[in-house]
Amino acid sequence: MLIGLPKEIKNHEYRVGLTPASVRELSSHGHQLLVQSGAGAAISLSDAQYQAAGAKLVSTAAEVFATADMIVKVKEPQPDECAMLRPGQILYTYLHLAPDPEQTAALVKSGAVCIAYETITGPGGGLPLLAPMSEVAGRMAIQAGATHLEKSKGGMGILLGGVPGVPAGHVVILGAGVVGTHALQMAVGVGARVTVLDKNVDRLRALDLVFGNRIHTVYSNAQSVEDAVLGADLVVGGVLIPGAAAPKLVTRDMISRMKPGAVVVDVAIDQGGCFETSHATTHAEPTYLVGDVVHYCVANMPGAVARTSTFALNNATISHAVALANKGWKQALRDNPHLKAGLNVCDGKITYEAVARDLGYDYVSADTML
Ligand SMILES: NC(=O)C1=CN([C@@H]2O[C@H](COP(=O)(O)OP(=O)(O)OC[C@H]3O[C@@H](n4cnc5c(N)ncnc54)[C@H](O)[C@@H]3O)[C@@H](O)[C@H]2O)C=CC1
Ligand SMILES: CC(=O)C(=O)O
Ligand SMILES: [Mg+2]
Repeated sequence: MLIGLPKEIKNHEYRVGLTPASVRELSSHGHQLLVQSGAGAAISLSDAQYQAAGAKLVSTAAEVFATADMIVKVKEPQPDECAMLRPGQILYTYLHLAPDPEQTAALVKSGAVCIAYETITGPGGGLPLLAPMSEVAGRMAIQAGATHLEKSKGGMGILLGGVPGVPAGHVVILGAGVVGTHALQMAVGVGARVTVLDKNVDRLRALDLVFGNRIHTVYSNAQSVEDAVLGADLVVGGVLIPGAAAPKLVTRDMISRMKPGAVVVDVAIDQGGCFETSHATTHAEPTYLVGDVVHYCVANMPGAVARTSTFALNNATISHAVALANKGWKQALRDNPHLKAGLNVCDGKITYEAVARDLGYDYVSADTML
């Protein structure tokens, strides 16, 4: 198979879909790799390393899209990239379609076979191709939140860990999944007071076992979310219903009653966000104010630590890339129900139920495409 690797073009996105080691792995299975020159340059993965791993270099994304049987990326295709997709071509990347009707329409129109990293499931449960980026973004959420609590960034001017004689800041984490757990580790690490909410009591039990009385676990409902948010200095949003638009747990009214200078970090923004007041921002302009509350809603947080993130992502994506290339997409999906769960759009149809429901399309099961 001819596999194409374009350079990412989203704002401040420096990750790359395949490392030279991943290119070498695919080459060793007899596949040809077409890499856009400079794809990994921003994180010191040179063209020479890609060539040594077996890739042929081309200078433009257009050349990659025009000939490759499978495109491997990181972020959802931008409008210029959607326009270059062809019927039957495999697109293997994050998509986050439920909050994104324009991208969805473009992928439907393309006729391509679009496999979303974020809905591929794992034999042990969970979402193993989302998990590494959720680990990164969860950890970064506390870093970003702490920075934006500084006065010069619009925050109330507190140090999350406090100092002897002055209380620590209060971090509230919505969702005790991968983002929530990694945010919690960092928040506990800097000495903040931490409250974590989830609807899944087993997730709260797991955190309670590890962190004991250093954290407060709370069952999530409208009342407990409101109580926690109104007392918070920093709120991290990390809830997810796989594939679906994020539930709006924090209303505009709650935001208007938060402490002035409080910060919200809506990690769930790639699925539309869990604060009613959220809209996606970029690393170039990461925050905006709603009243006196700083909103940080960057939809590609791991792009800021692109080298760490690229290696973590490739560890999770390469085995399915090899299966897709070796077997072709139909056989690879027939053989693996977890990979099949990644099929979101195929031959002009929406094949992921939550996406179809949230965006008002007819749902066609992935099985009918095989
Ligand atoms: N902005 C960015 O750069 C990034 C965003 N993300 C996003 O972060 C979000 C979270 O991802 P993960 O932690 O991997 O998901 P996860 O599935 O591990 O955890 C989500 C948690 O939310 C909980 N939840 C669902 N409804 C809830 C409710 N009403 N109240 C409280 N908890 C609720 C679930 O029970 C689950 O424990 C996703 O939207 C993901 O795409 C992930 C990585 C990077
Ligand atoms: C998951 C996601 O949105 C990201 O890594 O950018
Ligand atoms: Mg998007």
